[in-house]
Amino acid sequence: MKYKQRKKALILLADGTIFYGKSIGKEGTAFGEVCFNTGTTGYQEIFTDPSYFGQLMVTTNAHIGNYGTKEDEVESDTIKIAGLICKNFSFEYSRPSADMSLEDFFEKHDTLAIADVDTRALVSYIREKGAMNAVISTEVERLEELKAELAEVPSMEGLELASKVSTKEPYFVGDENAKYRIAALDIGIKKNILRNLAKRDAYIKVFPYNSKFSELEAFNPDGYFLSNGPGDPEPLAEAQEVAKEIIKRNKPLFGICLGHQVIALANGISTYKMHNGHRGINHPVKNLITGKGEITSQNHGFAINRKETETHPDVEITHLHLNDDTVAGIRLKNKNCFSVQYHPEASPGPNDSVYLFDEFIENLSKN
Ligand SMILES: NC(=O)CC[C@H](N)C(=O)O
Repeated sequence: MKYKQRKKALILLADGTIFYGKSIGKEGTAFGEVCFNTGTTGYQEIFTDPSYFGQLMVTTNAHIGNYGTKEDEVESDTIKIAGLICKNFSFEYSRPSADMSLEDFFEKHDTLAIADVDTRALVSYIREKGAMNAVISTEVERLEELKAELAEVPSMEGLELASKVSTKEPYFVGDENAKYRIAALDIGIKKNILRNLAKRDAYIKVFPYNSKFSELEAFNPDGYFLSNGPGDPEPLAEAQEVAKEIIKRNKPLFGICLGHQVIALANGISTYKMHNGHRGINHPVKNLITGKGEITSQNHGFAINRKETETHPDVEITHLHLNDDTVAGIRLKNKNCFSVQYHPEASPGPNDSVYLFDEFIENLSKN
């Protein structure tokens, strides 16, 4: 531990409720929507997942940091969560292959983290009241100002965040001479999705969030991919337009999470903000085509409207979330397009659903 004096810190929720803890190092203030992840492992992948941009993450696992961090276990190049709220923060780590402590990792990425919080009480509270904005701060004496500043933070509903995390310039992943070419729209893409595509003999060109279909098409791809990402899918008009153009031409298309929501919106199915999202690594999903169950990695706060999906003439539900019967996957009838609300690439999480990458690769041959 570098900081002998860990500062008192608070978590102020939008409804005025306050929880207390202590900073782990960096002092200051961070705003965001408070959400919780129930994963017992995989904190580094979670903290660097661009889908979490703008969110204050409460980890329900009692210990965070005990296996340190490792350079190649990131899902993007920086920490993307707005701040961390946890119970026991481990300043020591015991994994021989780790190259940094979590304390140093937060310092390197200049992100606020507070520990010694009664996370069980906090999560019970959010579960009951629903997701809401919050501020975490070591400036505990500025309570009234923090309240006023928090009131100005925009709600996650209606918020476009993909532009904040997307690449500015296109880039390539994989072997140029690979069998398949894939055009991927980066609305917050995780590295492990790219790894999963590249290792299936694909060469991928990754495009900024606001690219036009014609730009993606110019790469002459065998298929298209719409990534995961942060924020509300509804304002992502450009991405929805790209999806419509791909679907119109019946080109192979695969969407994950935010990409799945964009595909639904492109088909006229609405999305809604959930009371609390699904964030963890043990969410049960049923594949309605095979009848098999999958334990999945999930991270979303919005979902697509189930009734509109069921009654849509061109869309079929392929996967259901077994905890609450929300739509977990769809495919378009008579089109080469499917998508899932969860994370088949895992990182972190079980690999039950990686078969979806194989199915997409098979679809590329049907181009
Ligand atoms: N993982 C994701 O792509 C998340 C999608 C979207 N931001 C949501 O919260 O529902």
